Amino acid sequence: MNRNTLVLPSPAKLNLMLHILGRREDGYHELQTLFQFLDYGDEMTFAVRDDGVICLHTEFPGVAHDDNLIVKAAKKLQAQSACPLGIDIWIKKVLPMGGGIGGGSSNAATTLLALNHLWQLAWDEDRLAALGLTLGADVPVFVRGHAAFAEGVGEILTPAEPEEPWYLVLVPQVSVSTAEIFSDPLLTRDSLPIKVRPVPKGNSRNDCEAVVKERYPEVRNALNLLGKYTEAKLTGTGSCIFGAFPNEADADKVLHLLTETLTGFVAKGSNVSMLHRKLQNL
Ligand SMILES: C[C@@](CO)(OP(=O)(O)O)[C@H](O)COP(=O)(O)OP(=O)(O)OC[C@H]1O[C@@H](n2ccc(N)nc2=O)[C@H](O)[C@@H]1O
Ligand SMILES: Nc1ncnc2c1ncn2[C@@H]1O[C@H](COP(=O)(O)OP(=O)(O)O)[C@@H](O)[C@H]1O
Repeated sequence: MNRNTLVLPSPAKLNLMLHILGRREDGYHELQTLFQFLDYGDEMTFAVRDDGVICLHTEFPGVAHDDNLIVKAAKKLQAQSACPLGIDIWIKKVLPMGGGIGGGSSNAATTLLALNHLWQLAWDEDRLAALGLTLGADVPVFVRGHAAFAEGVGEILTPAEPEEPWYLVLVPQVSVSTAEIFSDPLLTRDSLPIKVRPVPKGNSRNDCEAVVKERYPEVRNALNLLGKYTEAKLTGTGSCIFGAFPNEADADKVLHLLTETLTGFVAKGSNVSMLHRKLQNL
């Protein structure tokens, strides 16, 4: 592989808890959430072009080329850095879309970090995270690459060190729109702010869960099934459900028991994203 090409992972995240404190005037919600990464995700390949063209070669069903967060991230970085170079991008997409495991945001962050490296921009993490926030509320945590307690709309990050168990993640075959859940009148928006750090045990609920369960029977079913083996929770606004296990074998065992009716995967929780572990070794 030459200096102008890079292959990088684009990991998933989980929201280990998610509390909604209120709604701002612009419609966005004030949150408190704990992000952790999974050692599981997409694989992205980048190759520099001299002609300034930005081209994503992999087609996404239902997402036009220029609407893809990968392309949006590349174009914004190119414009703001006045870089004359372009990029060819390919992706092996593994992460479900609209699953609450942050695939789109992660792809955008991997793109920003890859291009910063290949185009030799030398932007610092703060600047990349600020650009990332203009693409989506979850992009900054993927840019920074460390598990974090997030506040505001998700952009005020404090590094965190939750336990790193193995997770079984169930993927109900529905895509949940984040905007739809946040605009539901039945969503509770009155959780009291947690002021103690680290977040005390017993605060692991996800305030979106009741509304998502009501709207999506597939999600309710997955929560009930996994809940027979371990505490089962929704990540983000869903649709994915996860539960923690002490080791990989125990998580695999339950996955096999459930695969007749559901799809899912097993992955290790990680406080340093696999993207950053790879970047450190370049
Ligand atoms: C709530 C989380 C938790 O991780 O859900 P998931 O998307 O991962 O499920 C995220 O912060 C989502 O982040 P992201 O998916 O990047 O959201 P954005 O594109 O910025 O926003 C999508 C829409 O959700 C609503 N939204 C999003 C974030 C927020 N704090 N308050 C909101 O009300 C807004 O209506 C916005 O138009
Ligand atoms: N590179 C991308 N990967 C996934 N989804 C993308 C991407 N670019 C744009 N999108 C759009 O963003 C939506 C949310 O995607 P995603 O980030 O995977 O979900 P979530 O925020 O629920 O984890 C998708 O349904 C899709 O329309």
